[in-house]
Amino acid sequence: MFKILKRNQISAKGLSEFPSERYEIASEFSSPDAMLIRSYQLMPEEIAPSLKAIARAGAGVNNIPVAWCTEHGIPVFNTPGANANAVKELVLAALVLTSRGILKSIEFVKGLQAISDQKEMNSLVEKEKSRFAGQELQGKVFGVVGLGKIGSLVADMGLKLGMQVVGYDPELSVEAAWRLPNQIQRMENLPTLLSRSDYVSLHLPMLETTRHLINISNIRFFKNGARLLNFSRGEIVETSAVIAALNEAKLSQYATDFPAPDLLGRDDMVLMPHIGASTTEAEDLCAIMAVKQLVEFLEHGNICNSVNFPTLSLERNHGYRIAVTNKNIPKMLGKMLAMFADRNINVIEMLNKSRDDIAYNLIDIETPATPELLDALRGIEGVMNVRSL
Ligand SMILES: NC(=O)c1ccc[n+]([C@@H]2O[C@H](COP(=O)([O-])OP(=O)(O)OC[C@H]3O[C@@H](n4cnc5c(N)ncnc54)[C@H](O)[C@@H]3O)[C@@H](O)[C@H]2O)c1
Ligand SMILES: O=C(O)[C@H](O)COP(=O)(O)O
Repeated sequence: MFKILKRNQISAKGLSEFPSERYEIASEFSSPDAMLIRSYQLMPEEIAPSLKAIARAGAGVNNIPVAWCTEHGIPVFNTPGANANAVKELVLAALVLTSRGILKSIEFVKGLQAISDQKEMNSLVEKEKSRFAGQELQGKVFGVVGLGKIGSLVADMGLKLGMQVVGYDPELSVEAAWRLPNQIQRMENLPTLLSRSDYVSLHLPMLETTRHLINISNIRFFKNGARLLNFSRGEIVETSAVIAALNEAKLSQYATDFPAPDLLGRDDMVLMPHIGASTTEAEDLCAIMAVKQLVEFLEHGNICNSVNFPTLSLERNHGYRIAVTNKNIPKMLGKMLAMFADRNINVIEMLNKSRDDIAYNLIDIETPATPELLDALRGIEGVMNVRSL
């Protein structure tokens, strides 16, 4: 039985994708085979030596010690795009909430409970409504920073709302570029995007290079009265810079899914408790994708949507499979193949792929792998782990 250690609330629909005859799922295991998590802050010291993989049912992996996992030969998976629509729809809400006095107007109406006369209520409503007036999205410039799975949907939504969309993504993949509508104008740098936009929405991962991407030095590039939306990660925006910009009316509103103590209690903030991916559809989709990827890896060694391992898939036709992870250094393949040759073992098919410091191999052989062969492979310097599947 494979033991899956679960953290966070994971959709039951997703968990049901684990074949129940071969998988046990629990929130405590002494020797788990894999972990399935969402935003749980995972520390290296919690990772058991038995762990073979970690799947994040979601996009952001900044809660996982990915570099540590790579050093220890553990692939980390995520589920690109599975919650993108959910975030896009919440960004739509934030665009509207930062444009119109909706939240304050709802509070105002809630405060009218003492009035029982309809005429009196009508007259008060008509007298006060001008306090909650706002602006429309149509015709405004919408700057989208990060044009991946979420940013591309958000940018497309902006176009459909009649906005003029500008985008900035210095790391844009070719595949992501193909998905973008051609009406999106690409900006050469962040200051240009900030200076052109009435609304700016951030859709990029939290990395050391993106921490405080919006900071005290570049916040001056925003248009006066612009709105900033952050549904990526709190650390991407320097809180003190946003507060200063709001105080000086440089920014008129800040909407974020990542509240911080300093942000509370202001009318120019729309704060939400990290609910971007909290829809039934996104939770199901993320969990289903994460579980399928784990099953493929645990049972067949195939890798899809890993953030630190190469993508690799070998059809399972016949023979016996061995999966080997090794350091990406010279002569490894030769040393491994010599182990098979020395034992007269026929290799039917094999795939080898590397990514940065890691190389990963799937080797299908004609006869069952003996414990002696597996130990010999493990004994090669630079081999990180060996599994017989
Ligand atoms: N609020 C939520 O609940 C919620 C839900 C899902 C994702 N997220 C956050 O959104 C992020 C993006 O998710 P995604 O699915 O679109 O990921 P993605 O990987 O598909 O897209 C991220 C994009 O950011 C770009 N990028 C990287 N560095 C950049 C930089 N310095 N400037 C501009 N662009 C840069 C990348 O090239 C990529 O195109 C996640 O990493 C996560 O932190 C939040
Ligand atoms: O990166 C993500 O996918 C989101 O931040 C969602 O996080 P959650 O799974 O904890 O809701």
